[in-house]
Amino acid sequence: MQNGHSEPIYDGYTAAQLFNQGICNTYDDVIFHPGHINFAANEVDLTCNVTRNIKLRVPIVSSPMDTVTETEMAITMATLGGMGFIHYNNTLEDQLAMVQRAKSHTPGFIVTPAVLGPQDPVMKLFELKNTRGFSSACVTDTGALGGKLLGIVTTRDIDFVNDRLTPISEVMTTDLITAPEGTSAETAGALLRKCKKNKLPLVNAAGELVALASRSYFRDARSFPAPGEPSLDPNGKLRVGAAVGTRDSDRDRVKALWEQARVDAVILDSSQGDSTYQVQMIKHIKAAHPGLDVIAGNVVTGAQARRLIEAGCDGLRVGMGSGSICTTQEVCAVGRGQATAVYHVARVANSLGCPIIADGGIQNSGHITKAIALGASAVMCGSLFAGTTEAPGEYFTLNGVRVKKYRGMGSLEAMAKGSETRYHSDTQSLKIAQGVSGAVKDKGSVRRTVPFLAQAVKQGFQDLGASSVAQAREMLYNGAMRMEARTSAAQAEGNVHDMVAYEKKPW
Ligand SMILES: NC(=O)C1=CN([C@@H]2O[C@H](COP(=O)(O)OP(=O)(O)OC[C@H]3O[C@@H](n4cnc5c(N)ncnc54)[C@H](O)[C@@H]3O)[C@@H](O)[C@H]2O)C=CC1
Ligand SMILES: O=c1[nH]c(=O)c2[nH+]cn([C@@H]3O[C@H](COP(=O)(O)O)[C@@H](O)[C@H]3O)c2[nH]1
Ligand SMILES: [K+]
Repeated sequence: MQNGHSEPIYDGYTAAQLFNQGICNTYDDVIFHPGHINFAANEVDLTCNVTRNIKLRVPIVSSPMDTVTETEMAITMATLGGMGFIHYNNTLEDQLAMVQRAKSHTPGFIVTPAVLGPQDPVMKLFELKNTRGFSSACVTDTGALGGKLLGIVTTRDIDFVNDRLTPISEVMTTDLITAPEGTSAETAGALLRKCKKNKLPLVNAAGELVALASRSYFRDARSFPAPGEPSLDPNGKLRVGAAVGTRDSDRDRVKALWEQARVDAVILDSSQGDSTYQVQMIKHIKAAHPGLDVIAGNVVTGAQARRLIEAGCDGLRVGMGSGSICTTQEVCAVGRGQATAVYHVARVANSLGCPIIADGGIQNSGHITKAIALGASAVMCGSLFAGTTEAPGEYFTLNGVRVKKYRGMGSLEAMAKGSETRYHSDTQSLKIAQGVSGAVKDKGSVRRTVPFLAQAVKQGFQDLGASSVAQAREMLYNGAMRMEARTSAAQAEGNVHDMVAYEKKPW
């Protein structure tokens, strides 16, 4: 860079200079210098490869945790152009069913319709209303999706029923308007508008309930930002990922997920991925199921990354102890500041053509911009998406605040559930927790969060002077991207200060 007197301007540091000073930094420690803007924020292209073979329009994925990603989160993330990874703190059958449900979903329909059986008492509908906010349910002979559709029951049908043990079959409506399987979401929306009903069940030739369109879904859609193009596989199905372990039994899991659900990618879920277990698992999967992408990790150093890339992984997850629920650094004395970890792992991985996912510690849009500007191809979020409508679990009230449970997968609570359902006889008797269990605030729907986050990241890229991830990458490695570490006073200055009262609303 030259000034008017053609003297070089030494302003700020390159990433290589900043991250090689014997100190590890995280996102808040680092601040970027603005670049030159010659494009609009909307023109920024965030498209990135989350693995060698999977491109995402929105480089944000949800974490494989049992309080973050099950069917509904996976479907919604893919619908928004990102992707969800379904956890494996469950049996093979449960996880497979979740991936299959997500894979067979058509955007625009209700993800988990409320379904009751004819013999269920009306009390069950009250329960559904209290726990999930549903005021109606489909009634099928099996009490589940896929059963023969018998009727619909709404709270209006039971308002004046005094005996809460009355079977649903006595009060449900059987005069139904339905649409055939395969009806598009657009047509279903138009039908709902025309017939003025609240629900439109889709049934197959055998009269079985296959999907449910809802007036409220289309009504709510108007209050959410446009979702944009979904993430689809080559067959037009939503992209879905899943986590697995590295035990022998996990080979059966991978086989089932690939052969019976065509899962798009598996994550080898571990706090310390640089192990012979992962190397062997990567080699096994790439040999047995060559079409399936494997994301290994977690890692925080270039040497760890290189070993797993040489074993054949298609993506890497970076972060050790950075998560909001993590206690690994405290308990095990290992880990790394997340900005430093992302920069160093990305440098090695990008030179070998392997994308990385910055996992853990993402608290806001600025952290996403920083992670991607430092070489990550996508970010993985747990806490940011826990407590949303799409996260598993019910809302409850804690000290007057509406919350949902959020817990680390290495917490005692999650491990207790995992060893029951995952490894039927876990021999490791002394369990050391590497995470905590607690609750987070109700955050509304990810249908709002994700589009706003993506827009904020585009704005950040515009300020950096990078109109695409590829351009940011070039600037990172040729030294044009300048940055500095912030003192704690500079960080305080960068936050809101000297206000008596204020409300921080990001959008
Ligand atoms: N990113 C992070 O900072 C952290 C994440 N976590 C999360 O907690 C969960 C549990 O993590 P980990 O305990 O690291 O899971 P893990 O399954 O990798 O490890 C559990 C134990 O099993 C051992 N092991 C794995 N495969 C084996 C095999 N084939 N034969 C014999 N022993 C084997 C491991 O060495 C380790 O001692 C994961 O969901 C992980 O993502 C936990 C701590 C930190
Ligand atoms: O040390 C840990 N103990 C745990 O029990 C645990 N559970 C999850 N993870 C990791 O944290 C990530 C989510 O982090 P955030 O909530 O900050 O998004 C996740 O994506 C994981 O990488 C854990 N780390
Ligand atoms: K932490």
